[in-house]
Amino acid sequence: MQYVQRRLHLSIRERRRSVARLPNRSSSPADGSPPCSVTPRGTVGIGRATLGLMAAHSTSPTPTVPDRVSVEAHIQRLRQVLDPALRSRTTETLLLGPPSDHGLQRVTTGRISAAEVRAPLALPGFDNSQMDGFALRCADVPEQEKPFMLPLAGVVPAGTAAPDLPVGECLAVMTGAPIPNGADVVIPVEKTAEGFAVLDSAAAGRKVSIHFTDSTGSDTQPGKFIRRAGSDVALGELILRPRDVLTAAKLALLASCGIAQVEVLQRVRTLVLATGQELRRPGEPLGEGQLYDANATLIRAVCEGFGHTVTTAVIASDAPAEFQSALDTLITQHQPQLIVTAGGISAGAYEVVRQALAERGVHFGSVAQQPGGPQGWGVLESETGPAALVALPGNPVSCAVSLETLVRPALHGLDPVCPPQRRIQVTAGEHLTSPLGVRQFRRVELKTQDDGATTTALTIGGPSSHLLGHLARAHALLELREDDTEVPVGAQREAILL
Ligand SMILES: Nc1nc2c(c(=O)[nH]1)N[C@H]1C(S)=C(S)[C@@H](COP(=O)(O)OP(=O)(O)OC[C@H]3O[C@@H](n4cnc5c(N)ncnc54)[C@H](O)[C@@H]3O)O[C@H]1N2
Ligand code: MOO
Repeated sequence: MQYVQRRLHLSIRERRRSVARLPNRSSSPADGSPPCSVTPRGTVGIGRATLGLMAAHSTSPTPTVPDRVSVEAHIQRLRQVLDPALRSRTTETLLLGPPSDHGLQRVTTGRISAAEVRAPLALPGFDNSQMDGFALRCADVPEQEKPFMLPLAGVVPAGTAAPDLPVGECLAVMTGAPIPNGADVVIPVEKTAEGFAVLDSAAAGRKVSIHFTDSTGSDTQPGKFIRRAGSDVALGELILRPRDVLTAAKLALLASCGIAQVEVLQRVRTLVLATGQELRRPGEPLGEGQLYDANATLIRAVCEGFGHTVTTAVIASDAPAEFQSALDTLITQHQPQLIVTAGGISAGAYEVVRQALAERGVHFGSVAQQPGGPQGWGVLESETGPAALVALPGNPVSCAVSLETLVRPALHGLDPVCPPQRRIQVTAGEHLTSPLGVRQFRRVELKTQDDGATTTALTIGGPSSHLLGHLARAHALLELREDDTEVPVGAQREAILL
């Protein structure tokens, strides 16, 4: 995790002093010292970054909550910004076989195919036995003799070339061994009196016959227990399409066809930025008024579950210029297709993400859901291509809920690797209230009744979006609809499994 915190080292006493000096915002440095680059909350700032921050304050209207859009409408907005960014991914070649000298990485499940693949050989590649047994010609079985007997001409192990079957005789064949030329049926070893015990005698040069115990004639049907060449996959058949998710079975199929390399889409590269000058990284000392960053860890974990390669950074500054410069450096370094920020987007005086990105074409608005009302979305163009920007609210529960209710559905529609939301029907275990016009997601634990048919949802804590401890204990998010002002005990609702 990277950490950007250049403002830092302002003591609490200095902060208190500077709060008292607030009215002097536009004053110039009196001591001729170089301009300080970042303005912390509640301090007098001087210099370029400070002026930028003040300009943002003076030109932007007093923050108001604009009209809220529905959850579904916001998912569509996210798709519009995600689509060009995800499409800009290039492809890479990965290995199916043993590691090569070319330094190629081995392919893993969950990657997305980038090209069409046709079978370069048929599967099975040759007619072979489905059973350990004896191959023979149906026409050699005496019409009236049931059971019957045939002399043994030899043994065919797997991995050898198909021998010719002498007329009137049989050959022992192992599962997967090629069907001898002329044979048209395999009879399993269990259907013989001698079994494979006679193979040693045959190997020693003694003449051996096999007694087939079939008394009905059902064992000697042409083709029985023969796996025909091409019966699974025909030569030239389409075995992989672009955008197919590589499952274990698909990888095994490619390997079966002798394909050593596969062309896949790059993983989505995601840059996660936790913002707010109050943040410290876990493991660091905590000053007064500071708290440990939860969102970088949260978003990383969720986005890795989406199949992304994730880089995280904490930008512990509320100065837009500081944020811009850290963001641009990180974009150049990591070339992300997706940037997820957390915090700094609502109605405060120091909303660093909103102030820094509104002028770069990122939109900010409100979604009719709670937690997770404030949202930002846009595309940042750079030399490295388009990056979708998704700005999430800073409260950790708002952040987590937004990822489940907005980001996951938007990504799932565009990226087959991203797993969909998992929804189940539940019964409200208590009377609940919810604000009109807002879709509320409540943290719940689920109890399945002994009959297994009913799952009851019981809330853990209230709806406030700082209650991360409650979220960590929850099994699901209970969805209360926009018109759900009162939800009686026993009402049926949907819940999103966490
Ligand atoms: N006057 C209004 N105030 C607020 C409104 C509003 O509409 N009018 N919306 C509220 C809602 S709803 C939310 S959600 C938050 C979202 O605010 P921001 O996205 O600007 O987030 P911050 O102010 O930066 O932080 C909110 C809260 O979360 C803590 N935080 C932030 N980042 C982290 C992190 N990485 N790890 C742990 N905790 C974090 C931060 O310290 C704040 O306590 O705004 C409401 N206010
Ligand atoms: O919408 Mo905020 O995300 O409730 O707490």
